[in-house]
Amino acid sequence: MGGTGTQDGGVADGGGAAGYDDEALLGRVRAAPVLAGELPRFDPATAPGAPGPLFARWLDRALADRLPEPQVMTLSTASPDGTPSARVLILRGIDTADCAYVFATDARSRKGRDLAANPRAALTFYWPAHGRQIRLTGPVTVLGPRITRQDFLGRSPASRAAGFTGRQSAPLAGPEEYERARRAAQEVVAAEPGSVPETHTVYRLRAQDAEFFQADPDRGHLRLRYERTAENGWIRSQLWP
Ligand SMILES: Cc1cc2nc3c(=O)[nH]c(=O)nc-3n(C[C@H](O)[C@H](O)[C@H](O)COP(=O)(O)O)c2cc1C
Repeated sequence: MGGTGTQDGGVADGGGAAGYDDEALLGRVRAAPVLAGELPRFDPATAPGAPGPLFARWLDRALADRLPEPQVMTLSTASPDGTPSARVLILRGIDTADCAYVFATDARSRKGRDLAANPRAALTFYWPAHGRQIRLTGPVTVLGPRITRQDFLGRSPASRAAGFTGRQSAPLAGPEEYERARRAAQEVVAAEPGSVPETHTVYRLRAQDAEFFQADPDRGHLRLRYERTAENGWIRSQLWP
């Protein structure tokens, strides 16, 4: 049986015996606390008429309470045949007035290819210490070259070098191939600090639908949904948890 302990002693994860005691693991999963501790209050009756300001208020609170990595969100996309895929990304821009959210990636990546073929996506934020989940879905557009440059050149040299390293989501032959590409990328960034990879792409998701979930330790969870109307207003409704 591999992995009965909880400490890896500094050894990298990923190796080890093929067998794992699933029952023991599940026992520990079930014993792990969820929605523990004091959660903030949320009253849907006093929520704003549009979701952008509510998103800003919740994010503001997450930052004020120093929650870990509140800017990390899950982006879900779907390929033309409907195959879904999801991954976490960093929130790179906010448009509260229009309820739109910005992220950046390599257009050649799996998500980039999904979005080129099917420019609709979902963003999910989860802030466990607040028991809050926000789901946003809507069409995705590509922002222009000025914003793309600004987004890329505002990054650290290491992050810019990563943007020039290899081809995101393509198969990697091994560590030597990676090291070669990394050195070449570092040289590009040092020699041409103003250069931006051609495939660096900034996307904007404009929410059509936004849902705010406030967990309650006694399981009286609250769900407030906003749907954008054709006139650019919002219809609010509560959903059964
Ligand atoms: C905390 C965190 C933040 C990340 N932020 C980004 C990001 O902003 N842009 C990005 O392209 N990948 C980011 N990644 C990597 C993605 O999760 C993903 O592995 C990568 O974009 C390839 O996804 P794809 O093959 O589905 O296109 C991040 C990963 C982590 C763990």
